[in-house]
Amino acid sequence: MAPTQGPRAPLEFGGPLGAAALLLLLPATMFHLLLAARSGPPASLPGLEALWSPRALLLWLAWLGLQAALYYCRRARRAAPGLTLRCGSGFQALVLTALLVGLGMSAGLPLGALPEMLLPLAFVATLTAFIFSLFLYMKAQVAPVSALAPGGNSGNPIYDFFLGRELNPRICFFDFKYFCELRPGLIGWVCWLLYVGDALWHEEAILTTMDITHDGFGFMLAFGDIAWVPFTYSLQAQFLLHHPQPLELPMASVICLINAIGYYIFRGANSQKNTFRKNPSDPRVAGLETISTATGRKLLVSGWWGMVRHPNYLGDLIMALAWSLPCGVSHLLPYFYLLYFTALLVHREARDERQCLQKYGLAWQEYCRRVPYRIMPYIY
Ligand SMILES: NC(=O)C1=CN([C@@H]2O[C@H](COP(=O)(O)OP(=O)(O)OC[C@H]3O[C@@H](n4cnc5c(N)ncnc54)[C@H](OP(=O)(O)O)[C@@H]3O)[C@@H](O)[C@H]2O)C=CC1
Ligand SMILES: CC(C)CCC[C@@H](C)[C@H]1CC=C2C3=C(CC[C@@]21C)[C@@]1(C)CC[C@H](O)C[C@@H]1CC3
Repeated sequence: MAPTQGPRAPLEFGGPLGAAALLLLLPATMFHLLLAARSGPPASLPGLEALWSPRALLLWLAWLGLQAALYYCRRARRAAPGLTLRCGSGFQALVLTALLVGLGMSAGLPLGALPEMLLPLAFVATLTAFIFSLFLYMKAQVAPVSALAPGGNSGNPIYDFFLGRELNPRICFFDFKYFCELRPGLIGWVCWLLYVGDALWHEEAILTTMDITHDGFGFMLAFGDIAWVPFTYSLQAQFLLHHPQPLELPMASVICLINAIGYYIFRGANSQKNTFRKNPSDPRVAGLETISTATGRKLLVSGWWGMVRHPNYLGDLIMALAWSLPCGVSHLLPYFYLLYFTALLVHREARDERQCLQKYGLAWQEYCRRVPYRIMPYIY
């Protein structure tokens, strides 16, 4: 039995009170947005008959089963130093899923009914997230202390349930966090194909994110991955389904250009850092200026990472704007993603800065002095 307290870190997300509020607020916000996208702000709470559907449950379980099977099969892959993941690649899973869905449709699978099932699907996804997080919480009771995350082991059950106690919970070689972060939710959010395809093509980059290396796996990520991402990140597409908007070619071209600029910055910055972290002598990054740190790792201070301290966030936000613009400017709802994402990235950037200051100390301070802006040059 693991002790209730593992490695300690300062409380985040407003501590136990904040975690309790988010446990209720996140699902409530998701259902509010789903209802508002189809017929405006809901006047009352939906009844159980609108939320519960055995067909939606079956469809959801089939989806999870398919993604788990695609993840489970195939070869052992050396994914990062010291970490071996046995799974089919995420991009292969995306392509196979598309083929299977296409085959299903030509065999008469009524996929046109899917938009009508969004509410009950979101409901079973939320139930799954709660039950799964409970399982993860219990599993952490018997995990060794070395397997616990620094963040989610305060001893307060609500806070720890929300943040997650175990860092990378696995059964045999099935890694729950890695699976959830990239497969059922992300592939379910395929309306932004370029972004989802890009994440799955570069899936190994996920292994160095704070979600995998620092945060435990609890309700926040379980709900975020399997419910929040597919059902709220697709809000613009849901909005357009119920409120079609005219889009002339010149405006469509401007939007495509904004998206292309965002993607260029996002991919350029992420690839530059990933290449540098894998092999600093790679000719594509060898000429960039760096700062040495006491850990032996270096920090880039020129190229994308010399422009602002989070150029990848800037590109991501520009793309988020491009995804909302096709919905016009008559409603605020399609801009929810842009607003939420700005708040998420500002908060995430602050968390990352704290962790980097801890890791790199004086070298990080020097980096902040040389590159004073965080996300947006001359503004923030
Ligand atoms: N759509 C969504 O909901 C979300 C999307 N994202 C996207 O995912 C991607 C990954 O984001 P995220 O994991 O937050 O963070 P980053 O990819 O920005 O990684 C931050 C880490 O990079 C390293 N680093 C920072 N500065 C430098 C530098 N100058 N030189 C070299 N290494 C540096 C540090 O780690 P170390 O030194 O240990 O390598 C730091 O901890 C981003 O593109 C982001 O926009 C993220 C969250 C949500
Ligand atoms: C519900 C809460 C408010 C917060 C939940 C956060 C999660 C939805 C996100 C945390 C980090 C994420 C990342 C991605 C998707 C969203 C979550 C899971 C990506 C996989 C998106 C594609 C990028 O290329 C990589 C991202 C890594 C982090």
